[in-house]
Amino acid sequence: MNPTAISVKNLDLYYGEKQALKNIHVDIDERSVTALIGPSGCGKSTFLRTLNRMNDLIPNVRIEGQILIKDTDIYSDEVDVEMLRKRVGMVFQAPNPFPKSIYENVAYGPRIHGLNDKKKLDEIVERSLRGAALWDEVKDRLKDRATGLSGGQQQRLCIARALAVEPDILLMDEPTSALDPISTLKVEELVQELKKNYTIVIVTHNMQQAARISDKTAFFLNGDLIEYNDTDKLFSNPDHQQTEEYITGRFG
Ligand SMILES: Nc1ncnc2c1ncn2[C@@H]1O[C@H](COP(=O)(O)OP(=O)(O)OP(=O)(O)O)[C@@H](O)[C@H]1O
Repeated sequence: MNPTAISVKNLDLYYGEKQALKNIHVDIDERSVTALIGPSGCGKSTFLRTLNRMNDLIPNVRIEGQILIKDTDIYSDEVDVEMLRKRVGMVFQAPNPFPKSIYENVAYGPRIHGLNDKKKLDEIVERSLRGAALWDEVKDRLKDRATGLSGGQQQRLCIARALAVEPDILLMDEPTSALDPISTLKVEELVQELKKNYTIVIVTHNMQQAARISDKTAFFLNGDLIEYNDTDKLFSNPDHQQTEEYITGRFG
C-alpha cells in the first residue's frame, strides 16, 4: 500500500450560507490516481480546489477542518500559498495556454520562481514536455505560439507547464472534457504514466474514464462524500445504495 499523500479530516466548506462540502474525511494515496465523481453541483470541483487553496480566491468562502500534506496543515497561517501551489499543481477543463511560445509556456513557472539560467530552463522545458508526452511533437517548433497547437496538444502543454515547477501532486479538473476521443486517450495514457511519479486527483464526469484510469474513486452527492473505495470495487460492488444508483444511471 502506498503512503498517504493527502489527509483530509472533518472538512466543511461554505459559500456564504450554503454548505458545499460536509464533513469530508479522506486519505489519498501517494503515486496513485484518485477520481472524484458525482452529479453536477455535488462539490467535486470545490473539493479539488481545497487541496491547493484555490478557493481562497473566491469571496465569502469559509473552510473548517484540516487538510494535511506531508504532515503540514495547508490551511495554517504559516503556509506559503505560492509554495503550496508549486507543490500541488493544477490542470483545468479547457486548455488555457498563455498567448506565448510553447517554450515560454513551460519556462514561465520556473522563471517566476527566480530561475533565469538559459541552459537550466532548456533542460526543464525538455524534461517537462517529455513528461507530458509532447516533446516529439513540438521539439522543432518550440518558438511557435502555443495557441497554434491542437486542443489535445494544448492540454498536454498545460500538463507540461504544471510539471515544470516539480510538483508532488497534480489536480485535474475534467481535463479531457473539451478534447476529442484520440486526445482524450492520450491524456488518459499520460495520467497512467504520470502516476509513477505524482499523486493525481482528477474530477471527471465520465464514469468509464474513472473506471479506466483511477485506483480509487470518491463519489460525492450534495456535498457529502458517500463512498470512497477501490475503483474496481466501487464500480462492481459498491458499499452504498446511492453509489449503486448513480453508477447504474438511476440519477445524475
Ligand atoms: N463560487 C461559488 N460561489 C457560490 N457557490 C458556488 C461557487 N462555486 C460552486 N458553488 C456551489 O457549490 C456547489 C458545488 O459546486 P461544484 O462546482 O464544486 O460542483 P461540481 O460537482 O464540481 O459540479 P460540476 O460537475 O457541474 O462541475 C454547487 O451548489 C455550486 O452551485
